[in-house]
Amino acid sequence: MCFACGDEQANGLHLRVFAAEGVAVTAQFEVAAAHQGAPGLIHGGLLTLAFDEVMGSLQWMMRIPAVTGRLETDFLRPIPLGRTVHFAARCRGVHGRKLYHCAEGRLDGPDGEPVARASALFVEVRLDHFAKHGRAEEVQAVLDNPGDHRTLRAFEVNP
Ligand SMILES: CCCCCCCCCC(=O)SCCNC(=O)CCNC(=O)[C@H](O)C(C)(C)COP(=O)(O)OP(=O)(O)OC[C@H]1O[C@@H](n2cnc3c(N)ncnc32)[C@H](O)[C@@H]1OP(=O)(O)O
Repeated sequence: MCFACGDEQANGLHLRVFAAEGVAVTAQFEVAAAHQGAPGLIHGGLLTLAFDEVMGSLQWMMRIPAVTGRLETDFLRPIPLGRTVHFAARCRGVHGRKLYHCAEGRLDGPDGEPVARASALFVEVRLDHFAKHGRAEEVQAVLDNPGDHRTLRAFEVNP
């Protein structure tokens, strides 16, 4: 039921994230009418959400459970509805429990015009962070069907 990647969310971003070379991922999403902020343009908060999800996906590759501590977005160009944003994110470094990530978004293709950049600090947590702070029924649903988590499946790659 994740708003950024869940299929069940009618107006969600439906982000698909793929492993890239190194500790890096790529992703894309089509900006729908439901994602509007200013007339005809993406809502900036939803773009930040997309960055949060894409950079957060790196933790699955690193096998380190972590949550967003800080996230900064640079909005470089307006992004019209109906266009596709292509993301690339990578881990810049790890220091203790702190994971430093960066990402960029480009319009309509991986080599398209750069439209946004972001950097984030994720902080490693114990798995009981989610059980302790999350609502019991959603936590139980994940425990009952761990394979349903899309991001976990996204990194099943063939050598
Ligand atoms: C199993 C399924 C998993 C699915 C995960 C999907 C994740 C998707 C991404 C998200 O959106 S997560 C949701 C949004 N984030 C949160 O809800 C996090 C809420 N904040 C917290 O829970 C705590 O503040 C946090 C765990 C981030 C830190 O609290 P702690 O008490 O564990 O750690 P502490 O405060 O001691 O900080 C550890 C280090 O990080 C640093 N730090 C923490 N927050 C910071 C911050 N905001 N800015 C800069 N540094 C920060 C802190 O200074 C320190 O540095 P040092 O090790 O050098 O001393």
